[in-house]
Amino acid sequence: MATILRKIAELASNRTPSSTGAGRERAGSPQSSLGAFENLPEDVLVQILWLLGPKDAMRMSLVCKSWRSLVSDDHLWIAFLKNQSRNQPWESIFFAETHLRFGCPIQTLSSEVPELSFMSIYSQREQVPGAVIIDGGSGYCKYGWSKYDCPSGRSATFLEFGNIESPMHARLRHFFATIYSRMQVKPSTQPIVVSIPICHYDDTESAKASRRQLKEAIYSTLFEMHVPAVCAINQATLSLYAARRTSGIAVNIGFQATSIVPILHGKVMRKVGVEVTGIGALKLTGFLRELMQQKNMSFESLYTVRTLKENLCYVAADYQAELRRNTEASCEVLREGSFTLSKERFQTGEILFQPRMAGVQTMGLHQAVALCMDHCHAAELNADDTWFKTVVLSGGTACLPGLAGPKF
Ligand SMILES: Nc1ncnc2c1ncn2[C@@H]1O[C@H](COP(=O)(O)OP(=O)(O)OP(=O)(O)O)[C@@H](O)[C@H]1O
Repeated sequence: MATILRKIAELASNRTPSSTGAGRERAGSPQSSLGAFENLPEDVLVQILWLLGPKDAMRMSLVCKSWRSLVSDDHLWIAFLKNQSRNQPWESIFFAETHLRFGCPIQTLSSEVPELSFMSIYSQREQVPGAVIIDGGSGYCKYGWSKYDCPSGRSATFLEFGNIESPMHARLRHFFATIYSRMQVKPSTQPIVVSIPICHYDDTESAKASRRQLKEAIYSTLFEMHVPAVCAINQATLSLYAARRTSGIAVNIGFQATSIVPILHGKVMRKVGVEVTGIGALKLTGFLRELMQQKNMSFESLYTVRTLKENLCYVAADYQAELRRNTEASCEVLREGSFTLSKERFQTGEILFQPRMAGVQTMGLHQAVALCMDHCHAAELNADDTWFKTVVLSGGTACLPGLAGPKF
């Protein structure tokens, strides 16, 4: 500390008052009580705080109003935040904050430039090293901790909780309570991120209203359970954030269907158009089952087929060339023994691009993404016409080797 101060004092004494702003009345501190530091220029004082680091800066803010006002400088905390999350672009931190809501009294942060105190954002992030994440998928739900790469468990989706007549609120409560109990965590101790499946593609008022209703129901249920902070966000936007982007095209290969969602600055561009193809994970499993049945292979259940899909299947870069190669490979399934697949290994994933192979009349994934890009280009939403050239794949099926790039 002494060395830092000596260096700073040397720096300050070499500056001319006009160039430094020294003696300028500091915002919010008409009667400054910075003592001996009063003679130092403001930018030098902020530099000292920066060198001291966030913990000491926070302590300094407790000294008096003048120090508090100086320490609250947003630029200082933006710099600390950037330093805290070195691998994360600043705009993704910023957008993540605009989706957060805090418990009682309920506050919504504006989606415009929010009036955030970056000092409080920093301390909230410090206090909470991780969050509970619930991916409310349409097939089944996955839950876990943000600090781990994989989910820690699965459950049915909230629609399957309660009976068909149960009100949404009751189902949600039962659903969240079950997950908290399985994770052995008290709701009041952890913030939560909930992903909502993109199930309404249109931009009609009624679709917007039902999306809003679901979000409100999630917030009120969780706040009633005393969860301190909630971020409920659609799957597509969340997958883009997870890839540390705020603009791009999110391709979510879901359970029943695949959605291609253009997102600009964290907002789904429904007006540009969300493309949907009728091929999802379930179709791939069903198609592999058919291929296996055609080969007279016997298996116990769809679970066996899914296991083979997850362990042996891939996407070929050149389908025709792959047909000429020897692609035989085997996999052991617990209690059922060994299974060998050959062409089926890449024919299964090929239905994403040639849905007709599975008897489905829909666009191929590549055509749907190209169409979405054409719409983004035509919409001229941004001076920078490269935003939609980032394509992020999500959903379990996106793990198929070769889908994101060459397999070998
Ligand atoms: N490594 C893998 N290779 C291929 N498929 C996989 C792999 N891992 C998981 N899957 C498949 O992903 C599917 C589940 O996908 P996901 O968990 O994304 O669905 P979901 O979240 O319920 O769907 P939705 O996005 O519609 O809500 C299953 O059919 C599973 O077999």
